Amino acid sequence: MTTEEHTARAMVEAVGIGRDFTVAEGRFPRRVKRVVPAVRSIDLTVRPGEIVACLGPNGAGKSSTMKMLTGILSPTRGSLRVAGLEPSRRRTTLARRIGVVFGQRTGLWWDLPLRDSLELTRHLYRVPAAEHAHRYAELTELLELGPFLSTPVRQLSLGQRMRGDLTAALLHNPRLLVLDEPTIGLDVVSKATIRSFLARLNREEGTTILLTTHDLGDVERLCERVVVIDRGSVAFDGGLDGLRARDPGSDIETVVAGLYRDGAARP
Ligand SMILES: Nc1ncnc2c1ncn2[C@@H]1O[C@H](COP(=O)(O)OP(=O)(O)OP(=O)(O)O)[C@@H](O)[C@H]1O
Repeated sequence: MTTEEHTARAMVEAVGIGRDFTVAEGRFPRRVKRVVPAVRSIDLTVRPGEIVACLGPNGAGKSSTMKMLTGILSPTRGSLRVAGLEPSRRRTTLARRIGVVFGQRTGLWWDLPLRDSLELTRHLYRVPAAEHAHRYAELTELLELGPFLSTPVRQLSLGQRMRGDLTAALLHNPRLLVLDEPTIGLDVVSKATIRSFLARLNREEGTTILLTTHDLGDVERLCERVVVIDRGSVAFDGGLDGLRARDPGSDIETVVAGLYRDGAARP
């Protein structure tokens, strides 16, 4: 399938996806196994060019959902296609079509200078050298990584590392970027750099972005569409305006907190 053909379709098409985990409880010898639904049932369609933020309280199932979308976890139920592929069956091919960053972990090589880590990424994604040189120069400039290219990843600050991870995720020019908490732990300046970079990427290259966050600043500055996940199901899916309209007298934080509290407010 050509790039044009799969960008014409939805980037993400999830229908009723869910994931159960089997956990052992109690003390030996009375340990019993219990099936826990981390994600009950999620319907989500993301169209090319959208920026969608996924919010939800701790343990709601956001990361598990992102792991299903990127092929790290296979769904227990439901049907899922991402960039035209079934993620858990076509993980390697999917990796060449999407970029992924999990904010709590790095995809870079801890002991290598950032430059070498990015060079290794090029080999992993089989990006031709000339294409890589151009993209590498562009991304490292936009993300202000020049002074840190010789620094081992372990010595980078969280903000520098996050910018390095974003560069690694974008070197192969994916049409979809999946970010799990990309601004976690960052200071206001680093957050602003990353937000304006993502907005530009979406505006100028049309990259589709799906991100999870607890930071409503990410939502207000970047996204027109918000999906709230609560206890493994979608509690709200709509525009920022629709979210505000739920309680016009309150700020967005209060509206979102209300959704988490009663989990109720299903559309
Ligand atoms: N490997 C696992 N084994 C058992 N339970 C798990 C596993 N991974 C996640 N869970 C459980 O699934 C539920 C959803 O977790 P998940 O990490 O997807 O939530 P989240 O919305 O990303 O939370 P947070 O905002 O705190 O990162 C939680 O109750 C969690 O304990």
